Amino acid sequence: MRRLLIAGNWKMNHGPSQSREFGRDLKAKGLQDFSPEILLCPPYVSIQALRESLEGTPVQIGGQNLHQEPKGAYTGEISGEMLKEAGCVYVLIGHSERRQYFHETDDLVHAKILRAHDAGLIPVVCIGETLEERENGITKDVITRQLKGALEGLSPEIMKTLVLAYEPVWAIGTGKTATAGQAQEVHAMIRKILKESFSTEISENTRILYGGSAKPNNAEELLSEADIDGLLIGGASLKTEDFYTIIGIAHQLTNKG
Ligand SMILES: O=C[C@H](O)COP(=O)(O)O
Repeated sequence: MRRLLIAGNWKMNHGPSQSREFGRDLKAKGLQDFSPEILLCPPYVSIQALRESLEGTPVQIGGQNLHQEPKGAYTGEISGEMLKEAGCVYVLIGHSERRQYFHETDDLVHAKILRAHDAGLIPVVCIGETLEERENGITKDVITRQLKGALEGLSPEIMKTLVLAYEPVWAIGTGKTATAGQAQEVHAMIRKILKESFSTEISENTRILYGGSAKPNNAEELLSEADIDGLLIGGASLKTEDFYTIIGIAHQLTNKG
């Protein structure tokens, strides 16, 4: 049974005071009885404020990135161990903005997954094609390459906890959501690749989130698809009301698998 995961990626938004305010507002709405797993990934400097303001709630905190080494002379970088110590449970890896602006490759994504695991964090590995790639009909090739590059050789132990997020680059922050059907098609393809590369068990148990202009008005349709096990939400996770509404929708739909 795959438990739905509703995750917010705040990207470079919400400093400590705004994060604290968000946390207080969300806590005040009451989250205890919700069935989906809830995750928020704030900027590093806001982790503590958000974590403290959500104390006593089931909301988990994640990092947006980590360095592939455990420590050392890497100015401006953050290690998995530091995220863990700060209270993070998850970490995003290979988000398309990291791939696009910071030239992260599939090999680097693979190294970061290993590092996250060693640091005791659960990786949320992001993959997805660009508009050009989709229009050229190579979505399947791109997804296959990204999956193999990131996951090949990973132990079943890592694969058992790892989460995938399919985020078509053309749908991120553009207001253009992939239709539920388009998303489902790629999610089913990812599950097939997991089965061929690992096992039926891993394919059936791995959670695959959808990300890209997910909002309160399309969450139900997306989450109703058989292979969509949650959402990785950017813009709509910045507003307490929108994020809370989406968690409520996921709660109504419960688990998959
Ligand atoms: O990580 C989140 C995604 O990039 C989606 O962002 P968005 O919901 O603003 O399109």
